[in-house]
Amino acid sequence: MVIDVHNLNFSFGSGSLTQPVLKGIDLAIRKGEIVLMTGPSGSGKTTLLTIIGGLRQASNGSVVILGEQLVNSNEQTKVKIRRQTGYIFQQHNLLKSLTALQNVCMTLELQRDLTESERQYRAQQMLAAVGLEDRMHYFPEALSGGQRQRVSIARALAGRPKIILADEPTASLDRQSGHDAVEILKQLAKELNTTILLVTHDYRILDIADRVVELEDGFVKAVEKQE
Ligand SMILES: Nc1ncnc2c1ncn2[C@@H]1O[C@H](COP(=O)(O)OP(=O)(O)OP(=O)(O)O)[C@@H](O)[C@H]1O
Repeated sequence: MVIDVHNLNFSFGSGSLTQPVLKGIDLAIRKGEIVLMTGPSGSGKTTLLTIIGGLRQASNGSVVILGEQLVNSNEQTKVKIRRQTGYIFQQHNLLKSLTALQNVCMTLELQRDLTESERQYRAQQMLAAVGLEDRMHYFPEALSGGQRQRVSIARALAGRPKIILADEPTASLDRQSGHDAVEILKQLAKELNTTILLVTHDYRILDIADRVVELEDGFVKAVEKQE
């Protein structure tokens, strides 16, 4: 298992203000699997995603990611997981002052084993793979919403992460651009054998999933197998 969560409880606040958000979550995801997580607003989806991505500390239950226990882990362990994870958010979070190519190259700077020209080449390849060969030198402002989200997909995958965590990646896109963006994400992830956990309210993209998990009020309510 790439992601193995067992009996995870998580609360915000303390004392009389304690608000339990995750209540005994069990979730196991295999290598290369694409899992979509849905559920009502406030059900804890983003909280779970940030714990799995090593962005939030959990102190209860078990969260084993790529063989590392994140519950009560030290910063070093969380950094190790973050380095092997690509993140895609609802807003693309691209830097305005950098071109598409520079935005993708920037994330590769963490990979010290690559030379500058290898980084450039890798970033160009990823942008071509998401269909943006002719937009590499454009600044984010000159791109459409769908194109920007494709840049952020290229950026998330360029470092060849083992896991992609995506939080509502199609929320700001129209139906067609949203579907196109996740379809590209799916194809590239399958080629690279990357595991994807994607939070969405967008029922139009459920068809890209190997499996759909539904969270309700802090519980995993249903696990639906796709054909
Ligand atoms: N930093 C925080 N401090 C306190 N409470 C928080 C914090 N972040 C989230 N919460 C609360 O935790 C609950 C779960 O939030 P979370 O963002 O995980 O839900 P979600 O399922 O992702 O919702 P949405 O679909 O609206 O994004 C909500 O009730 C929210 O108010």
